[in-house]
Amino acid sequence: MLAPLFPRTLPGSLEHMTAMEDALRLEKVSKTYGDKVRVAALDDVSLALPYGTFTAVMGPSGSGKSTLLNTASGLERADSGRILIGGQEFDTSDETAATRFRRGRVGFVFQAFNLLPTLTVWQNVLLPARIAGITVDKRRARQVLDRVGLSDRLNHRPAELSGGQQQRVAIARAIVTRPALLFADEPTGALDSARAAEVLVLLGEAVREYGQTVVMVTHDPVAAAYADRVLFLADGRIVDEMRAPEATGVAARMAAFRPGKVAA
Ligand SMILES: Nc1ncnc2c1ncn2[C@@H]1O[C@H](COP(=O)(O)OP(=O)(O)OP(=O)(O)O)[C@@H](O)[C@H]1O
Repeated sequence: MLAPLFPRTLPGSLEHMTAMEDALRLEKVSKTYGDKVRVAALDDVSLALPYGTFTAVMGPSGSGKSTLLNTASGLERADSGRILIGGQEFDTSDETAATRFRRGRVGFVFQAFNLLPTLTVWQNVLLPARIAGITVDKRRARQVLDRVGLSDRLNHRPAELSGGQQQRVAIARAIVTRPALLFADEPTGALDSARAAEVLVLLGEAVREYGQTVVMVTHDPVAAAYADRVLFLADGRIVDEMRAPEATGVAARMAAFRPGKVAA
């Protein structure tokens, strides 16, 4: 049985306590790559993201942003520390159990689009819901596809679309099932600024109207300004954060990471 997005439980009950948990919690998570030359991609990272929040993750290239997303979502195993989604720790050593745990709860918009080449746009968007046994509101699916500018491409296959269009299919696919937690790695990287703005508004609506929790890696200060909070990573650690961010402030903070600059 799938856990509902917003569990309706009696105050004080165990289920209610669980419902009050953060959407995502990392406790002292570390991840190192390599044998001879060891790189601490994540170094003792702790964070808590409440339900219904939109968080951007920024930092210089190689600072650990993608590793943070991959580890938090259980796509990669942490070396140490705990990861809790909706208050539940999940076992990343058991791939089948981890996939079952994520299904319906966690959505992804990653740089590799992972669209199925033999399926149409419409079928690709509805597939995760089918697999998870969730009934999709077809009207909403059409609305989302309309918002990402793909309503005239429903019967196209991925090979017949541009990179940016494929990215938008991946975004629509991640949003229609309304997972409680949505991980997005550079979701606007392949889009022009007008399309990028539409996608960011869509992500913002997912948070504010549907209570979804979004964690988005981005290099773009303008994109980060759509979030409620920006976390800044450097050398695998969270070194700073900004609430109610504005693009100019975010750009200035990022500039402080450049060699020769002293971090503020
Ligand atoms: N599979 C891997 N094997 C070895 N090292 C890796 C692997 N993945 C990442 N790393 C290293 O871990 C560090 C963090 O990488 P990560 O991809 O998380 O950074 P990032 O902040 O997302 O970078 P970018 O902005 O360039 O995408 C880097 O030093 C990278 O070289």
